[in-house]
Amino acid sequence: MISVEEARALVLALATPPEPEEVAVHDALGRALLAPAVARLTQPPFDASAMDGYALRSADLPGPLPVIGTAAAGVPFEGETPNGTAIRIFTGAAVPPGYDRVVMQEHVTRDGDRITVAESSGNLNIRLKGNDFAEGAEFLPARALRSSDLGLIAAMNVPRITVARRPRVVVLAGGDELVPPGGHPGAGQIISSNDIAIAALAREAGAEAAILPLARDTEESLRARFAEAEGADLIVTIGGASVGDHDLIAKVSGDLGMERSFYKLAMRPGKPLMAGRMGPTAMLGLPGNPVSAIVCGKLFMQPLIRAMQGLPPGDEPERAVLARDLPPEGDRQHYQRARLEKGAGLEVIDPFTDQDSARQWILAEADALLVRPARDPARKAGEQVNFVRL
Ligand SMILES: Nc1nc2c(c(=O)[nH]1)N[C@H]1C(S)=C(S)[C@@H](COP(=O)(O)OP(=O)(O)OC[C@H]3O[C@@H](n4cnc5c(N)ncnc54)[C@H](O)[C@@H]3O)O[C@H]1N2
Ligand code: MOO
Repeated sequence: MISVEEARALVLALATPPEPEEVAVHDALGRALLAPAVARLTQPPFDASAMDGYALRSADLPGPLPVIGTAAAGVPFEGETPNGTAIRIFTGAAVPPGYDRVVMQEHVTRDGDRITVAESSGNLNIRLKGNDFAEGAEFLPARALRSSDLGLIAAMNVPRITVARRPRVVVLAGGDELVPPGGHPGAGQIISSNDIAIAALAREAGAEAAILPLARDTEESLRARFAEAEGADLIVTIGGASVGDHDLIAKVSGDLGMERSFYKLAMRPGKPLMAGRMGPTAMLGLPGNPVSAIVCGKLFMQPLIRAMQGLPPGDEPERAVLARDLPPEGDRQHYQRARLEKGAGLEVIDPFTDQDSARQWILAEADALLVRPARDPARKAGEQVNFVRL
């Protein structure tokens, strides 16, 4: 069986180059910029007051000084600014040439049209022209766009940007035991939940995700569903990946011409994961156990979806301190559901004692996946370990 690292490289190799599309900046949250946003103006476009108060010359402190006019945001003062004068000014207003300081109104006493400065700090309270960014500045972060990025791009006076088209992901879950949420499970049946979680993980990574109707445990049913997925960038199957008589995904995808990158890896949970390509469509076959499917979705599907948008794969491991002693690990890299707590320095990580890959409630209570390499020796409380944040 190949290692998690080898499998991850093979999965990332399935990514085709991102395709550009133009969108309005207000629709670009979470999208991947493909071409830099180029500032169409300098910000601030003029020296701007950072406070409500009075603009004046430092050399004229402390006054008294006559107040010869007013500047408000959007309404500049157009007159002359002789030595020994001040103007009333408000936050965001242009500071007229000549004045080099704004004194907060709280530090000024005013008597009619004259002010005297009672106290002036070292702060000039002027935002110099261009101190945020200059016209022509290029913004191209190597991550999905955050809300603050949208504000920045808008401030650059760039209304439309070029982002990666959202990868189209189709989620195909199946099994005779499954009925959709809200349904009425018969004898031996359960609710299908993995498709919901996997589609949500796909969307979280920037994809457009569709869930196909549940397939039955027959080759015909699976073939029909695969046909419905045509045109997708990525098809993600769930379940039927193992060795049981009803585990048909490997057989059916193989019959349909899937070029397999790998099938099975030294990972727990997630051993029966498969990956490959069916013509232009990448394929991931996730195991059916809910925690296995979700862990594989996070560790393999999300990085693949990000790579399809030209983004870094993400989920770099972090370090934490073990809360308890752990026995030696088996021959698969183990991703243990764990809780994180504040520590003196690094966070403290405490894995749950029950790591059954069907227990979704424990996954919901987990903050992290503690990463135990294959054949890791026994570990003592206080040792440092790797984890992936959930
Ligand atoms: N003889 C062996 N048996 C199993 C092995 C093995 O190596 N030898 N591996 C085990 C491991 S590890 C895993 S993981 C599972 C993976 O099995 P499949 O991918 O074939 O998944 P299924 O058998 O279809 O389902 C497993 C389990 O998950 C439930 N399930 C499936 N789909 C959904 C869904 N959409 N929503 C909620 N729950 C779902 C299903 O009912 C089963 O309980 O195989 C082990 N067996
Ligand atoms: O690997 Mo299975 O994925 O252990 O539950």
